[in-house]
Amino acid sequence: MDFYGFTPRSRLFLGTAQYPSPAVLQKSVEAAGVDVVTVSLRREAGRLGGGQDFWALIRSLGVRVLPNTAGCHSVKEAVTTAQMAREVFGTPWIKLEVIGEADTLQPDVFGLVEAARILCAEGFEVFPYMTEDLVVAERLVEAGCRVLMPWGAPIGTGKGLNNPYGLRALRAHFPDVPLVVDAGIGLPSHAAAAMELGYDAVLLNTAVAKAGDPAAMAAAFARAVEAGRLAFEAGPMEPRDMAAPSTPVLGRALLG
Ligand SMILES: CC(=O)[C@@H](O)[C@H](O)COP(=O)(O)O
Repeated sequence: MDFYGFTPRSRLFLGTAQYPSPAVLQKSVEAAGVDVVTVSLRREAGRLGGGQDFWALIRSLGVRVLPNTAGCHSVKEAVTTAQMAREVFGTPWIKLEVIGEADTLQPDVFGLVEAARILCAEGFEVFPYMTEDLVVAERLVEAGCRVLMPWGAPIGTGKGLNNPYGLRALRAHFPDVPLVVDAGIGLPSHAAAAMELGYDAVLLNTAVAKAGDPAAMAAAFARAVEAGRLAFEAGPMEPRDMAAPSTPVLGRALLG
């Protein structure tokens, strides 16, 4: 599995927003053992001092940065933010979010495909935050995306995998495209479930940042992602409707 030529050791990608303090963010990244963190350029650029301390902290983590266009609601905004991110972080990677609806933060898939086409043509390596729609996925691949990131559930809800059927179909349809479940993960068991479906990685933020003990939760997620992957590779049994004794009885016990 590689993401535009980069093979991370950890299949967990972590967001960097909403932590109680920079120190807790740092401890969480270390506890998770992640190689990739995502950073919102718009959110951080708006902070006092242009977020310089924040950038310095992120750089000091020694991990690969996946800048994102969180908070962008139009193609123009997302493209401009991506161009700024490339300047700031010196990376062609961009997690592309074009939000289409305020209540669910659902991606505007039409704008997403348009923005992806523009950015891929400009040499960006695009990680599109999308719904699990197969047709949208096809269009994004045609646009030049070599990674797809369907949502598990709306951002920040912690609901887990809203549509396992759709996620399974996407996996089956794109066996060779790296797939990452992004957003809506609330518990380590949700992350494990995504990995058991054969997803290549999981990206999450709120579930760790808002946990009572973010660093401990980050460690729990790291283990769940590893366990889910291991289970997928081990080849899970097929579920069945009829009971089947797991300890077949040979002969009869002689009583009395
Ligand atoms: C940080 C980031 O990129 C989020 O937009 C992402 O989608 C994670 O969502 P959760 O906060 O629901 O994990």
